Amino acid sequence: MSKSFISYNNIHKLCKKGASDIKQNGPVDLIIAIGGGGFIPARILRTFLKEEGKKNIPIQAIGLSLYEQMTEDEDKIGKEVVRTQWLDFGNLSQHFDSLIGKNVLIVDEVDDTRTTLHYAVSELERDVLEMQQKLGRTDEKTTFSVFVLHNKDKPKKAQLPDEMLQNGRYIVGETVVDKWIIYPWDAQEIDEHTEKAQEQGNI
Ligand SMILES: O=P(O)(O)OC[C@H]1O[C@H](OP(=O)(O)OP(=O)(O)O)[C@H](O)[C@@H]1O
Repeated sequence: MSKSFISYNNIHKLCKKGASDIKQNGPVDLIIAIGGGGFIPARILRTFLKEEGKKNIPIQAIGLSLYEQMTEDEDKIGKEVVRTQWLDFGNLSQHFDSLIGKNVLIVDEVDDTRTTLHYAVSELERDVLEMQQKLGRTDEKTTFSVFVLHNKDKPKKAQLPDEMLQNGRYIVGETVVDKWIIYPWDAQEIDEHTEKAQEQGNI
């Protein structure tokens, strides 16, 4: 599979473009970065989403990793999402006792088979519902949006809620063909990497 090299500049610009779309849905209360690939885009996005005179938007991290797993059909290898880290409101508890009633933005670098995003959204929605029922706050609306730098144009193995897709709450920096994307944080030689990205017009 051919490789597509992405530069830090390219990522910064995709975040800037994404942020203007994200803002159409109102102010974001909390960013949830899916690690590791979502960390750097989440931090850049925060720069563009910050509202004047307001505090920085908090970023929480969740750790999700895809592991290969044999399925019942032994010829096929499925992928299982493993949760390595989850939300911790800790010192934020004064403002964030939970996600209830918040406008939450989930960030990852790439939507490949959509397995990871599906897992993140459905688990977070389940957490919120459980908490709402526990606290008797079922009348408050929590909104989840998703931002990815790249969406690979390919058949997906899992879905996102229709409501999210139809209401402009799935936001993509760029939709790309199904190529192997090489992000700059994986580069051993960043100058060479950036040159290759420039040659491909990914600047
Ligand atoms: O759409 P999907 O098929 O689910 O693939 C996308 C996910 O795969 C990568 O994660 P990975 O588990 O490789 O970990 P990393 O983010 O730590 O590199 C990437 O960061 C996304 O989270």
